[in-house]
Amino acid sequence: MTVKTPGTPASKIDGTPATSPGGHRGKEEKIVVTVRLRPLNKREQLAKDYVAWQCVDDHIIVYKPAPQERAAQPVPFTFDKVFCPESLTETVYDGVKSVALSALMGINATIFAYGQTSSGKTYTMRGITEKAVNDIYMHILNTPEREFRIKISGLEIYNENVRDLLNSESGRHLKLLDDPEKGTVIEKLVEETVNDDQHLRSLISICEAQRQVGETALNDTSSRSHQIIRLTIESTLRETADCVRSYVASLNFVDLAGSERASQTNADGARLREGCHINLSLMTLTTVIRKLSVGKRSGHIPYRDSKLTRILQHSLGGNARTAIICTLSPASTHVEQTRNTLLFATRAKEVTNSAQVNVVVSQKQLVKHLQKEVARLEAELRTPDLCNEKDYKIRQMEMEMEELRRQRDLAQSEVDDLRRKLQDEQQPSESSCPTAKKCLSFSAILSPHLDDKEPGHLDRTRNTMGRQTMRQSSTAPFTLMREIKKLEHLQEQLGEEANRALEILQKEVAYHRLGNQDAAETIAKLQAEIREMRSVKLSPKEVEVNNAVTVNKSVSANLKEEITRLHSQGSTIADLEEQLENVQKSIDKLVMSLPASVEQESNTENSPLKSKNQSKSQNVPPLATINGLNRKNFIRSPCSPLSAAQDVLDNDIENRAPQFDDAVSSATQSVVEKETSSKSEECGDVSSKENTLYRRSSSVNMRKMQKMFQNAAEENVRSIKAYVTELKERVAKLQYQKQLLVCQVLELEANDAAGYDLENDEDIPPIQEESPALWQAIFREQRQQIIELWDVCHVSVIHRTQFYLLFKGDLADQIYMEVELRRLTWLQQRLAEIGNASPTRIGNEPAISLSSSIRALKREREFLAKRLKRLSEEERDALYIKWEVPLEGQQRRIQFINKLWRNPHDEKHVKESAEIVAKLVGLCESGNISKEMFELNFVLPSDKRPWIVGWNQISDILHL
Ligand SMILES: Nc1ncnc2c1ncn2[C@@H]1O[C@H](COP(=O)(O)OP(=O)(O)OP(=O)(O)O)[C@@H](O)[C@H]1O
Repeated sequence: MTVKTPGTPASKIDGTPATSPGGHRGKEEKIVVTVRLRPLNKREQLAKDYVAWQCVDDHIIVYKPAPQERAAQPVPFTFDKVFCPESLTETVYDGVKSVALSALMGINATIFAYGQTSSGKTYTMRGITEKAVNDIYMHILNTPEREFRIKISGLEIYNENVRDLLNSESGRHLKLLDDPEKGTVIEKLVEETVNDDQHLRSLISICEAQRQVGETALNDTSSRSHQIIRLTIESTLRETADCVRSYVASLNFVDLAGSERASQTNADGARLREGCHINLSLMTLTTVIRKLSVGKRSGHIPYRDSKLTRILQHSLGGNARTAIICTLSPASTHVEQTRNTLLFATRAKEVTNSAQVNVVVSQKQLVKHLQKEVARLEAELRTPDLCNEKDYKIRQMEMEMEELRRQRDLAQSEVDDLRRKLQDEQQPSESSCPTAKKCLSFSAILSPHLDDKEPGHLDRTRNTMGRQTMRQSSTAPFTLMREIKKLEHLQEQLGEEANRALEILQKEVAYHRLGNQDAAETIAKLQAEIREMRSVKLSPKEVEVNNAVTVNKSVSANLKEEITRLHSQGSTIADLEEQLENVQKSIDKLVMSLPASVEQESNTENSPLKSKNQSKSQNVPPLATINGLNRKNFIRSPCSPLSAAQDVLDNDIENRAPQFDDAVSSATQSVVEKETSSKSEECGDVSSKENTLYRRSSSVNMRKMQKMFQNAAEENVRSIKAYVTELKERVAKLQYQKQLLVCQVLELEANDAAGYDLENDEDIPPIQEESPALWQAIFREQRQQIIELWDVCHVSVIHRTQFYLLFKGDLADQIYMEVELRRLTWLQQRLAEIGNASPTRIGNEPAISLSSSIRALKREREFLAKRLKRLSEEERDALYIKWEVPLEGQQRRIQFINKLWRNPHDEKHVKESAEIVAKLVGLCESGNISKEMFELNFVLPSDKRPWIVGWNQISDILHL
């Protein structure tokens, strides 16, 4: 299955076109951030620790200084929800429930727990997962109209390696792949289909049991890895024509490993190495959150710097709803860590996600659906009942035509008779005319269906007619002529009408015969096209995946090969386009033929007040109109002088006597119209007036059949149209990707020609001249990153001080900042790779490892502590007070020095630390600090050596 919106969970692709309704932009929403303060644990109680935080209300938490502390008014932290130590996990779940259940509606959702080690992340996430599972199954139970499919996968990131928690036997480390549509995909991650809630719970337990856990000084069962349990929830409406569309979304439960200080966890060996990896990836997470919190214009977001942020990319500022539960230890010994967690939470509040409903169109289901439709239509065509019914209909129409012909001939002969009689009358002996007069008078009034109805009325009418005839017999031949002319005219009209009706009926018959044939042909063609589409359906996917892989390769040889491959692909894409064009034509044909009748029908039906003449002027009236013509009227009383007008009357006047007088006629008509309209109003039936104009055919089945056929065809056309549009989009995308690749190759060739080797240099962005204002923003951003990296990599605090005081945002500092950032990024990665393993020397450069860096930093702090003697006692005491070092305590100097450069997120703290260190090592006085000492040692990255900047000079200054 494929979903257009990125970040959907499925790791398998079945080459399906997909859509996402309502455009491509999702709903913007801030991350939901809640904090949970746990109670003091046994260890903390035994150590007589005290609670240093207070939940002021449901939203605010504040530091509660110890009575003896002389601290300024503490700053309150505000969040979506704050849970006090007494809060139950159920209550905590209520704060994130809506986010979790979004996954049932096709919206990706992520809930993660962040916090210091032993602060209660695992405790909280277990409860949250359990409660979400309950709610999910409750929802499924209450939504019988939808069919749900749930899959689960579990992974952990341990020492920056991804492990499958549902298939841990293999001991494999899973690779992360980049999918152009779905973003980061975990290769070969097992996804189990869930049978029911019990099954789901047992699979979650397996994941938890497989997770890396170890004992530290702070937590007997400390989670040493980040765990992600992912549920993929897909749902489809059970009984609907639209069954090919489903919602699909992932719900991630993320239990992060806790940030920790080696000094507090007493970690060494494997634990220290784990802690290092944990801190590094959490550091990247913090950077990502910080950058996202600044807003969209904060530039590059380093998702790729850790596997955790890569996997969670869409939950951080992307297509997902996200909730973070920050867990806190209340103990005073962890105040700094807790404050850091609160700072993280504060930044996270500012991150905006843009979640949207993921709608999936399954290609398999679509083809199945189309096949079913085709089969249904074929069956309909084959059904003898329906065919018989059609034949019967056709026979009936032919009989009607026959009858009309007879009526027309009759009318014609009457006209001839009249002509003849008229000629006779015009002859001198008028006495021989009574027969003609009599005949004339009766020809006008004799209507077969009036014979046995309403005798009284009929007699009256005959008397009137008799009187009129008497009058006529005494009138001049001139009057008679006029009467005959009038009759002739009416007969002519009737003849025309009859001819038109014949024509219509003929067309209808032809239409029926042809219509079936046409539909059958189209269906056959569609079937063939579906078959063809199925045979080529994998092509686009293959092309896309290959392209994606190729894009990632930067080796020129591969790209050159790619050009050749692309040329061959050109024909595949062209073939696909041709296929689509063919399908489009078929659809157009169907649209032209079938829905046209519907349209005409609706036009007619929607215009009940259309005049009769208007409806007559249509060349081929719709089937319904043909059936609805007041056929009875002109069949039964072809000779009636009112026949032309009478077909606007409904059944109520069908059996009344024909009227001769114009005034009487129009009066009758208006009465009838009145009756009809009032009747319509009474019934509240909007279409009842149209019934008077175009009486519906008695053939209900015929209409039903037409309707069925049209509905089925329309439905087919709609599905296929959507499918074709999707395919077209994909083809366009392929073309675009192809162009991109070609550009890449051209660029590469140009570089080759210029003699550059960009192979190892692919992620070095060009250093550009920035505008001063922009540079200031970038500078601040980069400096913050550098400060955080110094902390993570345990860089010398003297180096930090020098660098911090030297580079204050001159345009000329640009290159130094860039180099320092690169050097530290390299160092961070290097430390993550080697961890605490024995360092290896590279050339003449000093060996680097995490433990050696920590040791070096420790020595440096001891050196600085000694240097404190250079200050007067008053100066020292003032510093101790300011930095909250007990005046009477032992080892005050080292305690004080250990507080410097500890909080990379606090700008004031960083500035003051730098000033103190500078003072202690005499950087300011001697003026022996220059930018040049940070000599830029550019080494080709391919040498794989660190970019050593300024380290030797520090040792020189300090004579270490
Ligand atoms: N809200 C709470 N109420 C009661 N006990 C709690 C609470 N939160 C945590 N605990 C207890 O504290 C201990 C540590 O919790 P937990 O293992 O969940 O911490 P953690 O943050 O996951 O730690 P780590 O990062 O080291 O894995 C556990 O024994 C747990 O039962």
